[in-house]
Amino acid sequence: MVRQGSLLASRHSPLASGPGCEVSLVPPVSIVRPPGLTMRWLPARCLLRPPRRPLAAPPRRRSSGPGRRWLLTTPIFYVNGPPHIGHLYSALLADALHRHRGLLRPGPGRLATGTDEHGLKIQQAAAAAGTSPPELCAQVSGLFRDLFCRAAVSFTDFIRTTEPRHRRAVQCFWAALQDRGLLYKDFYEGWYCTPDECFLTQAQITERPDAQGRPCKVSLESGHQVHWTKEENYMFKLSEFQEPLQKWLQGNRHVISPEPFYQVVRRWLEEDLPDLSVSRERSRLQWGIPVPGDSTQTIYVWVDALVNYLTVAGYPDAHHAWWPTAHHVVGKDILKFHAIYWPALLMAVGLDPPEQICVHSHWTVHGQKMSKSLGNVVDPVACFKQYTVDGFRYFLLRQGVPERDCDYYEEKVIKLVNSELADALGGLLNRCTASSINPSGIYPHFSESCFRKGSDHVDVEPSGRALAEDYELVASVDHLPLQVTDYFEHFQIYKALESIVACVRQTNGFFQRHAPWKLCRDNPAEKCWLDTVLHVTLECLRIYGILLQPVIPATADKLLSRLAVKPEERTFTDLTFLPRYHGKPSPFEGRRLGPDMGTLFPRLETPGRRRMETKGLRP
Ligand SMILES: Nc1ncnc2c1ncn2[C@@H]1O[C@H](COP(=O)(O)OP(=O)(O)OP(=O)(O)O)[C@@H](O)[C@H]1O
Repeated sequence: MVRQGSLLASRHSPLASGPGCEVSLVPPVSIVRPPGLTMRWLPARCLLRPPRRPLAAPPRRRSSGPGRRWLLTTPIFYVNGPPHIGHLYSALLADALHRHRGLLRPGPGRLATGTDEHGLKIQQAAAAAGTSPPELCAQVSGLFRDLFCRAAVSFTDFIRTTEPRHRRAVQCFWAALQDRGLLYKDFYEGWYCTPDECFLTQAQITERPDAQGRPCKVSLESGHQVHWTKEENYMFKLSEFQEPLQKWLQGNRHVISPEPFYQVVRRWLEEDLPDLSVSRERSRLQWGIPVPGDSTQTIYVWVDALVNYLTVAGYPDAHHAWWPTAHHVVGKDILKFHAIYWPALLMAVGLDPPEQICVHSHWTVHGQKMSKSLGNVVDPVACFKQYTVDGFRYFLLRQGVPERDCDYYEEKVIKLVNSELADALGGLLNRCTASSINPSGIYPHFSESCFRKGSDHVDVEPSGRALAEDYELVASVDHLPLQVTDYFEHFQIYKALESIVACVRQTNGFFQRHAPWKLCRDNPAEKCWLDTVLHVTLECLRIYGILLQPVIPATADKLLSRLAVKPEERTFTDLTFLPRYHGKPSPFEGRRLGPDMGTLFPRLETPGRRRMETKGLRP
């Protein structure tokens, strides 16, 4: 009997660039079930079994609110090569969301990351390197961990799929699927790409000459050779979950963001949803978790990898406090795994799907996805050395737009970071705290008579010195925290940064307009206005410092310390802007500013300029 089934797609997914049109499900390939084959239901030697629940679309849950738990996750990263800036980008997005939530509400919240360590590629890479898979995994996993520590990613959990706790969770998960009758054994036949560990359809392969000039079939996407393969696998009854998945998405628009990716998944679910191959023959894949009770099969690496989120939550014993508070940050290349297979697998074992899936696009090099396999990668550690940790964090989060791919090049980093961090933000702090302009070194007083309260400048008494644009500034900064939070909640961190920068520029305009360096301190009226201009500027900077903590934690700390804002005064409950303007006392007025008068953010130099200077040439 020949059936149609689906396969877990490659790690090299068909998503090339931009959401929407280029995203497609891997079409089905044929499965041959030999006559007389009986399905074997093998007793799983596994452990705890979660309670049975009927297949149904789970209730919709709110993704935010005061005092709610969250379990933010990055993808776990495959250890077939050292990390590049694409991996760092995923981790930074999750880190910024996690930090932002921590400032917004007490939590409790967690941020989990880690490494995906099983599979044929690792088995082969270890053999080629003359080492063992465990040694190779430990080494590369360490590189990811070190990178995230260096990048100030505030992870609370780091999971490795080779850990015993994970093996137990995966085997228990498998047993739960089997108990519910959702797995069956079947024969698969198709083009198999060993390096990519997946079957490919006819449409995904092409013919190219090999090294000897003989024609051979290769994967269109990765270029790796494929072989016609027939093997017996376990299949997951994914097709039974088409309707529950559709219901889950209906009326739950924010579960996948940004919106274009939600639409992509909805379109996928309108197509045929065939069953899924979820194991590989052990004779081909030994470096993986064995199927419980069947020594001939290894659990497919993607099922193994996805269950990591449950392992972190404490599955199978103690996950109830943390599941389903999961918010997954993933690259669009693995959207299908997270938005279709993973929710279906969860529903299958009676668990709710994740609360939210935040999807981002790719960093590209000359239009091509940066990837370990292609080798066109940029080393994040070298970037930290060149642009500083905060400079590079800022660049990736400010420049990366989840809906669109972004081409990476060095000049862009230098230009953006210099203009926004060194000049606009750092320059403003420097100007308003300079001893020439604020010799006493204190947070100056605000004068209501100079800056009269009024929602409209037309109402302002002639004695006030504030201008229409100054009231616009106050309105913008007043509104900024809400705007920033809204952007974060909608996974548009780049827009949050854009609006902060717009306010920083507005503040520079305010400072420039009133030229406090021209005001005379010896004249009481002038001094009153001078102090007010400085007070307003410092208040603006205080708000920017608090809001920037999730993105540039070290620089924000430096800025807030210079403004004498204590660590316990840096949460989002401290975001009341310019309380004196609103007739309330300010805890900062009259406080001595912090002692560190150094540059907030040093200007970066272009490599060309550095080289010329080294040779004694004038740029
Ligand atoms: N170029 C990229 N831009 C943005 N994110 C990326 C990029 N490459 C990888 N990621 C992130 O890392 C996750 C895992 O990627 P993976 O380990 O497959 O990286 P890769 O370099 O594409 O590896 P390979 O070449 O082996 O497929 C992605 O889902 C995504 O979250």
